[in-house]
This record gives sequence, C-alpha cells and structure tokens, in this order.
Amino acid sequence: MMSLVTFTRNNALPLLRTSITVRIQLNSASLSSLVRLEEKQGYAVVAMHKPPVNSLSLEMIQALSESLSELEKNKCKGFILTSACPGIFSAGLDIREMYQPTEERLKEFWSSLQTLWLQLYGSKMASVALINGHAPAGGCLLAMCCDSRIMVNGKSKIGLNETKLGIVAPFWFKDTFVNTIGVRQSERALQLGSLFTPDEALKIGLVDRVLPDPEAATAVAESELKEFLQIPAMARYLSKMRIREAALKDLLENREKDLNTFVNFATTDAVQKGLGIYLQSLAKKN
Ligand SMILES: CC/C=C\CC/C=C/CC(=O)SCCNC(=O)CCNC(=O)[C@H](O)C(C)(C)COP(=O)(O)OP(=O)(O)OC[C@H]1O[C@@H](n2cnc3c(N)ncnc32)[C@H](O)[C@@H]1OP(=O)(O)O
Repeated sequence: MMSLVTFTRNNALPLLRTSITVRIQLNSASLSSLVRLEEKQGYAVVAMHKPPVNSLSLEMIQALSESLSELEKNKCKGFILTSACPGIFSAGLDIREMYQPTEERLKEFWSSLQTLWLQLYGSKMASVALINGHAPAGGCLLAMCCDSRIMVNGKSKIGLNETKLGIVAPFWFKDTFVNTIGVRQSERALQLGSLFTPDEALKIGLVDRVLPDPEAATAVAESELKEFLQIPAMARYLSKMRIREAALKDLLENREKDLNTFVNFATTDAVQKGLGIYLQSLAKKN
C-alpha cells in the first residue's frame, strides 16, 4: 500500500482540520503523485499532476475522487481545481482506457467517472477551476463542475469536442454543458465538437474570467473562491442544487443504464476504429 495523494499543510490557520500531513492510502505504488493537495488558509488547492497531459485514466479519476473525499472528511469549505502540468488543464478522458479495453476495466473506468462527476458536480464545497491550459472534453467537464471558471489567456482551448472523435458526450456531460452555457449554444457546440479560445469561451459564458497570465489568474481564482466562501454555506449549496439537482438525480437513477450504454457504444467496431485513428493522429503529431 502506498499513498496516492499527499496533503501537505503549509499554513498556520487552516479551516481544514488536518494534522501535519494526511496520507490517503490507496492500492498502487505507482500513483503517488497524480493529485497534489495543498492546504491554504481556509481552502485547498487540488492540482492534477499526470504528465504530459493530465489524461483521466482510471487511476487519475480515482485519485481525484479520493482527494475530494479527503477534503470533505477534513471539513474543507472550498478548493481551487487546477493543473500542475504547464500548458494543460486536462486532455480529458484517457483515450487508451477506451481503446481495446477489457470489459471489466472499461466498466470500472466509467463507473469511477460517474462517481467523480456526482461528487464534484454535487459538492457542498465551493470550487473554482483555475484553467491553466487546454481543457477538451473530460477536462472541460471537470471545469464545468466547479462554481466558477478562471482561464489563463493563450493558445489553450476548452470545450466538448467528442463528436470530432466520432463519439458522443453522455447525457450528463450534456446536462452540465446546458446548465453552464444554455441550450442553444450547447446544441451547436456539441454537434460541432467546438473547442473555444479563452475569449470565445468568455463570450458564451463557458468561463467567467480570462486573465493574461497564470499569476493574475491565480490571484483572481483565490479572490473568487473567497467571495463564494463568504456566503452562508447552506444557502449557497442549496441554491447551487436548485440548478444542478435534476441532472444529478438523472444520473443517480440511471447509472447502470448509462454504464451499459457506454460499454456497448465504446466497444462497437466503428468507435474502436475511430479511437485507434485518433490515437495514431495524436502520436503522429509528435
Ligand atoms: C467511446 C467513448 C464514448 C463516450 C465517451 C464520451 C466522453 C469522452 C470524453 C473525453 O474526454 S474523450 C478525450 C478527448 N480528448 C481530446 O480529444 C484531447 C486529445 N489531445 C489533444 O488534443 C492534445 O494532446 C492536447 C491539446 C490536449 C495537448 O497537446 P500537446 O501539448 O501538443 O500534447 P500532445 O498532443 O503531444 O500529447 C502528449 C501525449 O499525450 C497523449 N495524449 C493526449 N491526449 C490524450 C488523451 N486524451 N488520452 C490519452 N493520451 C493522450 C498523446 O498521444 C501524446 O502521447 P505520446 O505517447 O505521443 O507522447
């Protein structure tokens, strides 16, 4: 047993009730640095660290879930979700998990993703996504689960580009998108698999602020989170749930069906062929 997530205390007056260092015991020796948790005054920073692109493999998804559970256990009030990999927030789901998979792992992968989404989208904690790089597909989903999105300006793009891979965003990705940018923009962007520049994302409400550099974005993310944390927590959370509860309930009630739909779809010849070609195109680029 090795620790997956280290939770380091660097501040004297935390709201989080942790001792010096909390180590979450998980089941693989190779996972020790996938997510970095840093305690700040009154909140935490959750930084994804799976170079080169923070792809969401099964282990990465589980590491994020465990990190959130750890924060909840420690009565953390809020967190900033960001990346410790320069230029990348997250490249979304790890395509290799879906390409030529075993059924058992594919099921565990999807079920873990469902759990992470339920946890993050329904979180009582306030959250800000500090999007310091590319955020396609699953990366965009993680950001949309937060209460606010601050993006660093530059070449990075954000959006749900699934159709470009010949795959379809599941209904709960779509619901999150619709709740963030509205029906019309979602319908168009989902079909086209649009990836938006920071300024375009700002224009359609996919992100809330665009800052010129990571330092400025970090400062704004912190002040944004503090603004959320100043609101009475229960009132803030219940207000958030007014918007999100229907989508959350829909997945909770249809988890098994969604899992089967995903497994059946992902393992079709057409999808497998498409994913193979996409992986090759990513590799060729290099
Ligand atoms: C069948 C499923 C049905 C339904 C599910 C629907 C839901 C899907 C949600 C998803 O999240 S699907 C994933 C969508 N993600 C993408 O399309 C992103 C693909 N990646 C990129 O566009 C680029 O990598 C980047 C813009 C994120 C970063 O570009 P750059 O900095 O130039 O890095 P590289 O492209 O050179 O990539 C480095 C390295 O990483 C590998 N990689 C990139 N993305 C992924 C990924 N999503 N999964 C697995 N691996 C990925 C890439 O192949 C390179 O590998 P090397 O071995 O060549 O170093």
